[in-house]
Amino acid sequence: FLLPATSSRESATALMAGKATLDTLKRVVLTDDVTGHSATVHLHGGCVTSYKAPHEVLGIRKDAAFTGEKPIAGGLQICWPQFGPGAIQQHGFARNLPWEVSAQSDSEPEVTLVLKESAETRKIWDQAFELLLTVRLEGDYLLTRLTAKNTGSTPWEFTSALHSYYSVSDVAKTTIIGNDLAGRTFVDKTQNPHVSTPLQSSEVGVTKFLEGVVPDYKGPMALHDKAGRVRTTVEHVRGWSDYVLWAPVGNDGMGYKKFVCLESGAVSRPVSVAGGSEWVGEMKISSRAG
Ligand SMILES: O=P(O)(O)OC[C@H]1O[C@H](O)[C@H](O)[C@@H](O)[C@@H]1O
Repeated sequence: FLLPATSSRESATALMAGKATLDTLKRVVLTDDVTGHSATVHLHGGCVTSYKAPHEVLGIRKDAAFTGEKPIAGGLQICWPQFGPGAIQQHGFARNLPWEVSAQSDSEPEVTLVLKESAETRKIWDQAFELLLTVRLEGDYLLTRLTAKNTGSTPWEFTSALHSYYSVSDVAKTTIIGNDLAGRTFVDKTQNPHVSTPLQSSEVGVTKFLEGVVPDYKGPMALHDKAGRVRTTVEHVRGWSDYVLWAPVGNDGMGYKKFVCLESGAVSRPVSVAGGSEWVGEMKISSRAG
């Protein structure tokens, strides 16, 4: 779980200022002096690569690269406008392009990044759009808001996920919990063709390669890292309709023992956005000892 080090001067300045700071490695650090929480958002892919509450909540894959040549494999990765597999590149282009800072508060630990249509995106997906990501430290949680704006006049469709990697001490001793998850449909994507089955329990263990979707379920869902004694809760506030579960158990190259993906998704059916309108997906994460 390596993150390029921020210089101590920059992080000290950010901490003292208690606000967003854009550093030389093209990332924004948010800090909250009251809670001691902080978050890092890389402009490459608009990826939230760290949320310290104050323990690190997010996971970074062992094979992640911070070179800008490929998507950062970890944190809250933005899959848009296609979760996939599908017509364009796996998980879409948003996670692999440089975003810009659109708005930054002087007094609040909040930042908004934007990705705008360009000749490059038009080549892949010929649509008019603006994608905004707001990240905010708010009390005991981290809030993210993804806004997909149709800046043209004809409707388009997308699928999306916040491909969220959460750090765990030991995947084998981690469970995924949803209050009323038992009986809900789970689309098991490890089977070919995919198999839809009702979940037997509200607590799902991660004992083997896991890949699937719980469609039309708002949660909240929690990850219970029993070895680390941490419980991380993900709540869908608006927009996100599904949860995607992914844990590549056995893949040492990715460092599978140390993360579980519990992804906020709009993947089970395409979302349609009319010309001039927008879709908003909001989710929040909290993490505490437990
Ligand atoms: O390695 P990536 O392209 O980031 O994808 C990692 C994984 O993401 C998901 O959650 C998909 O369901 C998987 O099929 C995919 O293998």
